[in-house]
Amino acid sequence: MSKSELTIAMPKGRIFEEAYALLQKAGFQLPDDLEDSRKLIVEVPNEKIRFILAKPMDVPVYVEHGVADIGIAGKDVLLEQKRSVHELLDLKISQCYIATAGLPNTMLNDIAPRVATKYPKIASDFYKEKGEQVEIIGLNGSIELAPMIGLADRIVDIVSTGRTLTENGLVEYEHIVDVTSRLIVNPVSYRLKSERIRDMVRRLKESME
Ligand SMILES: Nc1ncnc2c1ncn2[C@@H]1O[C@H](COP(=O)(O)OP(=O)(O)OP(=O)(O)O)[C@@H](O)[C@H]1O
Ligand SMILES: O=P(O)(O)OC[C@H]1O[C@H](OP(=O)(O)OP(=O)(O)O)[C@H](O)[C@@H]1O
Repeated sequence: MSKSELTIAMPKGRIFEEAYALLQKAGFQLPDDLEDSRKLIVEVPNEKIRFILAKPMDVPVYVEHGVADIGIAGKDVLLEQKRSVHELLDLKISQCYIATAGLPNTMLNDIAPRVATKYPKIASDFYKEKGEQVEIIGLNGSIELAPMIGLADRIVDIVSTGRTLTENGLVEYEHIVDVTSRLIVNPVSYRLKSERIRDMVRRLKESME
């Protein structure tokens, strides 16, 4: 029987290069020049693979709806969205963590504590767990600006090298959760294309050892 085509939702941006290299290392014959392209759908006929290139936050959406069989997404995105997808493998790439941070030697404001973040669910879960009532202010990027300019007492954001915090005079307060990229799958695809998907997981695991 000929193998079925697999549609893979890949995150554009910083994860892409590492994830793509991991697939190549696992033995998939993929073109080297993909990065220079502006194409959003890339067919690789010899491997029967079709890549769709999506915003990182949107990858689980494509997989949940089954228009992509599998996808690669940061754990941060998966925690924030709670989509109906299965996590198959920790790819251990794009390592970072989510933390709270703010100006040094400061506390949450007593009367109207505010927290800026692009992870409103993760942030509100964290403060709820601590029993602190805070107002969450949603931002889309440059989160570190918020405490510097008086918009919020704390941020909940990704830290990797810590450079963005340091260069903006901020300090980390609480470590919330470690983040790496994960291989996710649509549950129906996993049933219908189990052989192909299991084979991919096995090859990825072997190449990571
Ligand atoms: N500084 C970092 N170092 C390592 N991994 C990171 C870092 N920031 C984010 N990540 C991981 O990479 C994923 C994608 O981040 P990226 O910055 O490419 O996309 P984004 O935050 O959605 O930005 P944009 O809106 O510009 O596309 C995140 O979901 C997270 O898992
Ligand atoms: O600890 P570091 O190595 O400095 O990395 C952390 C920074 O990286 C991410 O920002 P990104 O570059 O994605 O920019 P944006 O969120 O402001 O768009 C994250 O939101 C932090 O700002």
